[in-house]
Amino acid sequence: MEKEKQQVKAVVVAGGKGKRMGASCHKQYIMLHNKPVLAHTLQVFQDCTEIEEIVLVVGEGEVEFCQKEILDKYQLSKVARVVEGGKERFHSVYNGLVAIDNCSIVLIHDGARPFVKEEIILNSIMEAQREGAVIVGVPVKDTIKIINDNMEVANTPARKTLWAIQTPQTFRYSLLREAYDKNQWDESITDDASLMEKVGQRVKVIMGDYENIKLTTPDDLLIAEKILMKGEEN
Ligand SMILES: Nc1ccn([C@@H]2O[C@H](COP(=O)(O)OP(=O)(O)OP(=O)(O)O)[C@@H](O)[C@H]2O)c(=O)n1
Ligand SMILES: C[C@](O)(CO)[C@H](O)COP(=O)(O)O
Repeated sequence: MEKEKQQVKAVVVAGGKGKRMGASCHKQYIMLHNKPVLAHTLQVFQDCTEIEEIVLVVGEGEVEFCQKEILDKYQLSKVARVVEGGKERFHSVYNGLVAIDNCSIVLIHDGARPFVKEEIILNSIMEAQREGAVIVGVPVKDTIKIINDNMEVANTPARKTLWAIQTPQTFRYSLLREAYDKNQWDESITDDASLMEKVGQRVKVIMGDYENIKLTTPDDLLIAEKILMKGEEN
């Protein structure tokens, strides 16, 4: 018997202010090769056949602007709803989650990560169907130290246990919604997996991609240019 096709939706969060980038506009609207960062990000999800629908979360008062300047202009027809975010990332994710009517698997992705590859999205969906909660990451290359308030080394965790975590973070919708509904949000929750960990849910990590960077500070824009140029040469 043919396996029933699971409904897979994505929440792309782009409701941040990009303070560390310090640009004249929010970083998700910076132009990279004549196209806003957010349009690059959404295009990957638009092109992925497994993604049925996208909910886009934007900053306060940005819904109309995004509809016109991003969705209409770049024909991103899979974006079914655009909602406003909140003060912290987890508020924005929650607003996106409640805007989804029904689905089995949901991917949460940062609008500021435009270089996510389709292969990573597909692997995440496959693993989330099996495991329930799956995040992508890469092994850290540097030695990481825990530093105290006096800028002295407190300790050095074993590098082989340390991974830099990215998005997408992919979950059975019911599990993630349950975790968010428990309302255990505080400033330690910098990603969706932390919330799942807090409510005792096992989270699986799979290999991400070193190019799937989050545009955070101005030096990331130089790296972004290089990645785009490499893509054009291939
Ligand atoms: N209240 C917030 C904060 C962040 N984000 C989104 O979450 C992603 C990752 O957050 P981050 O890189 O920290 O973005 P900003 O909050 O915009 O950056 P900064 O902390 O430098 O202000 C980004 O796509 C950002 O737009 C969001 O939707 N709502
Ligand atoms: C979700 C995330 O992108 C995973 O690396 C990251 O935790 C977001 O953190 P930030 O504090 O919003 O930069």
